[in-house]
Amino acid sequence: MAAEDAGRDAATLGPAESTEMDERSTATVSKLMEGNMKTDLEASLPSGPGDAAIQCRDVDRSYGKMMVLNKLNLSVPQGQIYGLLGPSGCGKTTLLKCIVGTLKISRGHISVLGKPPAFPGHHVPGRMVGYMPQELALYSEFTISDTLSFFGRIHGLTSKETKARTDFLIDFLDLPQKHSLVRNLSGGQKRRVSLGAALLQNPELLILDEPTVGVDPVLRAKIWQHLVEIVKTGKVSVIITTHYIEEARQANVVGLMRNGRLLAEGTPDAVMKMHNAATLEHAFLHLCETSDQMGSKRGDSPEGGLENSQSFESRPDESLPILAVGPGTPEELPKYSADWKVRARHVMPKWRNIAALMIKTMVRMKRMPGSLCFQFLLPVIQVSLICVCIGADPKGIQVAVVNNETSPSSYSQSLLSFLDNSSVVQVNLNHTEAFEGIYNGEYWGVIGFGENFTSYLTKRMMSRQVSREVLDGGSIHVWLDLTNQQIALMLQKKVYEAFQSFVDYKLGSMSYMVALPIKMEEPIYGSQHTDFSTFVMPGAVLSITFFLAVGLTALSFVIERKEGLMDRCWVAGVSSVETMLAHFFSQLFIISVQILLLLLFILLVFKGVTGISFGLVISAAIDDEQNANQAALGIFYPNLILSGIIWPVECIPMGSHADDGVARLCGHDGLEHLLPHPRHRHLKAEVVKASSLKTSSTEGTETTGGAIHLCGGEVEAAEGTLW
Ligand SMILES: Nc1ncnc2c1ncn2[C@@H]1O[C@H](COP(=O)(O)OP(=O)(O)OP(=O)(O)O)[C@@H](O)[C@H]1O
Repeated sequence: MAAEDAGRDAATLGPAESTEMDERSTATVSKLMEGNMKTDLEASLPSGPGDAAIQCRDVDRSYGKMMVLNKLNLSVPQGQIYGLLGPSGCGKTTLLKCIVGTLKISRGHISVLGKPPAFPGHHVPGRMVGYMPQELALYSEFTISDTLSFFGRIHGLTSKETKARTDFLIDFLDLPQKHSLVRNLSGGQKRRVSLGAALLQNPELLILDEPTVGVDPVLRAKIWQHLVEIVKTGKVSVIITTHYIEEARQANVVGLMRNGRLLAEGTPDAVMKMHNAATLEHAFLHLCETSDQMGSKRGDSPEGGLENSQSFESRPDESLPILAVGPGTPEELPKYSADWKVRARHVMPKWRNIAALMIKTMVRMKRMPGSLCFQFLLPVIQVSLICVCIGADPKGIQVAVVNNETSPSSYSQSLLSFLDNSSVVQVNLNHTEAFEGIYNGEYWGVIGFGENFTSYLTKRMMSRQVSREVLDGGSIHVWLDLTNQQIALMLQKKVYEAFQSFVDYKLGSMSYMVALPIKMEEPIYGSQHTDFSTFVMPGAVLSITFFLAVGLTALSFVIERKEGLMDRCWVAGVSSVETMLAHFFSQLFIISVQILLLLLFILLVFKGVTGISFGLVISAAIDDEQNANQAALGIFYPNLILSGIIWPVECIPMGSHADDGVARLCGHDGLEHLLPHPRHRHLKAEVVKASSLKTSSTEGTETTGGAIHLCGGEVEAAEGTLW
């Protein structure tokens, strides 16, 4: 196997190395060496690294523990076509990705057009390289002309240049009308568009990963003819992979790869001649057999896959190509350097690329009306659903009424008439039926009045001291089904409101005698009857826009990555920062329209709005597709909970003390239980003196001072009595 190394090295290395290699090769597979081979190869291959468009030296690349490229040496001569051949899975695509700089090598050295890929200031990736990946890597919503314009913008071509190239490529590649949508093209036509995108800017290096798959023989021949023509100038080099081994005879050099290593490299004729084969395919088979025999002699399994090729690692001499122009010695590696200005320019995002990516997003959106509706109308639909379905008072709640008073002028009848009939449906029943009904789930509550309710209540109101029987008989008894808290709370509220209206009606200015000493004043913000939808709306707007942004970002990245589009853009010179920025700006635009529509809709249709989302920036910042997906799932509940939709954020424990802006009670006369929880942020008052409250209900003169006035968000004491 290493015999040809000797030949190769003799041409490129110094005398000392050459002798060493000769000894190594003779010891291993001298029978592979044909006497005149060396001369043939030397004649057709470049003489040193300076002439090579691509130089790979001892390149290793692994995916996890699996070594895909193993001490690979390869040299693509300047101005020639290099056919990279090998069975499926041998690592060709991986090698090409390393060459264009989208994959990093684990070890070794690669030089492309004079510098390592992605070296600051180097246009690989960039306009010097045209890359056609194995996947189609085309935006299916684009037309042919959109596709070429997009890559033209990235490569900095003027629209005139792009148009001229588009016309040429459409004609040359026998493509349909330039306004045809990519998604409507046949498989072969799509591949040709993909090839056109790689040829667009007349790159100095063309990297084509199986460009002829699915292309008919006539066009295949035409493509090869074109490649042969463009390399004639000596300025363009091509590396091409193909499964049609025979078509690679048109290449100037072929490299035969197996198990992550190059088995041979040379002109097609030389390779065939060396193996006494009539075709390249036979030569390749022969080479594989020879390599397997050598492997089995060493005890390696030939079909052992890439993992087994690692066993060759301990024999560096045997991992070198059988035939080839070899790399120079490590000392010959040029030193690359770039000053800080070049480095800074290299990392700075280019507006040209960002604009190209943003135009791409807009064109795609325009071409996908379904997705456009999804993006802009879905938030409106979701918010409408929340407005319609969440927060309204329940209607038609069946409540059993057990009224043991029969007189129509009784207080109980009067009180029941104040009960809100739109929410509460009263069903008059006897005691047994009512309790059977509530146990069977037919009623949400039972309201009961004793037969002496009217007289006992009057007594209660008039006397200073009453018996327990009077107290009990003069009370409204309510049994609730508390399995649904919202309904139970609503029922409690309705009964209290009915009682308040009843005493106001019956007692007028004397109603203070039986009313609770708490007066709900006109709220500072909102209204007395603010519904839950108003409260939930800001949180809903926030979470809906947030989730859509996260979801769409994740989706677009996943799709672009899966279809190879992201790789293609990177090879064209787009950086990840530019991709993120373009996405950020596009999403910002989309979110702005979404919010505008949401606000207009809420204002015009539901007439209520309060806050706007903070989370938009965060959603745009999560840009890695996997993280975005996980974040979309992981953030869902925390966001729902933290947005306060389910329960007020004020209930979240903040720390040991509810200090700023929180009511502190001084604890006089057992008042604490009357006031809301001290953590309630809206309560800003300090009750410092409250003793007069005790006498307020019995001495009418202190009525106002004896009530705690709650104004929506603040506790205040009226007329100085409490202060
Ligand atoms: N992202 C990845 N993660 C893990 N393994 C990978 C990844 N990409 C490729 N591989 C593995 O690396 C090996 C080489 O893959 P590669 O795509 O380079 O082969 P190939 O020679 O181009 O094959 P084909 O001709 O079928 O395209 C394969 O075994 C493949 O499963």
